[in-house]
Amino acid sequence: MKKTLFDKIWDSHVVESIPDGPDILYIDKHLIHEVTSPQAFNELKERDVPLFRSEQTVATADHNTPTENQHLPVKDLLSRKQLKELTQNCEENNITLYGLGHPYNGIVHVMAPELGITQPGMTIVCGDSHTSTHGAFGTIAFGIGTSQVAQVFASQCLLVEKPKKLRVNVNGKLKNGVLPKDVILYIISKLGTNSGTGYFCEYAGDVFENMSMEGRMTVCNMSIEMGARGGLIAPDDTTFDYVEGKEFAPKGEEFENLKAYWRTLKTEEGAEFDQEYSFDAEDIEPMITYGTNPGMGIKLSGSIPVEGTKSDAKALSYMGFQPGETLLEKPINYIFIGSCTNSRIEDFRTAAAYIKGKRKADNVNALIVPGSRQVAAQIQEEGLHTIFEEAGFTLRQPGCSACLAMNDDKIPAGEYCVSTSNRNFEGRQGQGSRTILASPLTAAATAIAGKLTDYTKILN
Ligand SMILES: CC(C)[C@H](C(=O)O)[C@@H](O)C(=O)O
Ligand code: SF4
Repeated sequence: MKKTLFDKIWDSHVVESIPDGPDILYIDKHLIHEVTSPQAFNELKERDVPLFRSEQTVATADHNTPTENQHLPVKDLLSRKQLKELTQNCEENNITLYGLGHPYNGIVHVMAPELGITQPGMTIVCGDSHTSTHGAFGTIAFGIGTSQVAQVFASQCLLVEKPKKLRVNVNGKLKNGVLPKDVILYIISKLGTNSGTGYFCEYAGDVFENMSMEGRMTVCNMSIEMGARGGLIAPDDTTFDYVEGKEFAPKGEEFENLKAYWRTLKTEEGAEFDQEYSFDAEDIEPMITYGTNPGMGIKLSGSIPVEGTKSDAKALSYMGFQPGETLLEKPINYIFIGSCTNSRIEDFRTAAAYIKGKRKADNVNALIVPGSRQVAAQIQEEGLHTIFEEAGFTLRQPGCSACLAMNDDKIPAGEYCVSTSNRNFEGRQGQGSRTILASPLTAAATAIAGKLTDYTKILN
């Protein structure tokens, strides 16, 4: 039988198959953060089981970290306790931790790829749903629950059913001003938030082939928002060029040998998928969401669907929108460019290119939060900070920040925030906050105009 990219990686990691049951899957890399690791460490302690392979585990602090004064002790007591616990657990178990203040610190799905920890062909897990991000490198990467975190600690393996296979093809040429974020918001708006349930999704077609690694990460990041366990893209020269030379990437001959193997990680012609969808790049426009799940998306210049279910009505009432309403020209007081979806250097370059020489509207609070210390350093190196500062944007230190408001970066109740993150659930960015998901370009243009605006008209 012809194999898909997913089959190839999966099959090469199966330690044992239980007849008519799950597989025991070997895990190459286990990433951990402060939120979902404490109970798993406790479980190890309670059961007196040692951590099996600490060198395959990497830790960072990201969710509870403040984005100001990171050199000072963390003010919030609960956050401080959580970060301390992570530090202690890592020390006791010999795990490398890139904690707050470390030059490699950052959101787990931003720092691991940029350090070369994420490599094609790997299996990667983390107690975090957006682990799907790493699939951009041609890996099987997915989020796991806390008891599974303990399982991986103890055995470097996971007992898991092989998911079904889904392929989403997008071919053609994207219009000017349409970004990877628009592509994935478009796909989810067409397929819905349950379309991926039970599947692992391969993204194929020239749109993804022509995308940068940053763009591919944005797309794979949101696979979970259509319900898929994860998403992945076949590795190619773009992938290899990105990985080469990264701190923990293999070097020299080892890299060349691996590269030859990575080149074989492609879906074979004629391999079968359980489900397949195809879209035309030309149909995709800049996208925004209008509701309280990432599938409730429309084109920026479009209008909110008139026909809807009860939950649509509830979502619209939460958002303060009407069926049939167009959101162009809607005044917006907050924008957030950050999160593991869109906080990589390319995202800030795109935003800065648009913002340069302009100033944010007076009504807008514009928050820029890099995904990692390395991205933050690069922003300085490239002088993007000056562009942001001159335009009146606030540039902070790295972390998850207003993506889920586990720190002080909250959007006030009732306020709209055009946000580059991945979830627009009720209260996600602070109690009563109203999130409109969009690309960094849409967020930047909104900040300048003080309202949602069709920036494609002024792009050259
Ligand atoms: C805190 C963590 C468990 C959670 C996740 O798994 O996704 C968070 O990262 C999120 O984005 O909601
Ligand atoms: S940035 Fe947001 S989505 Fe990503 S890991 Fe952090 S909280 Fe989750």
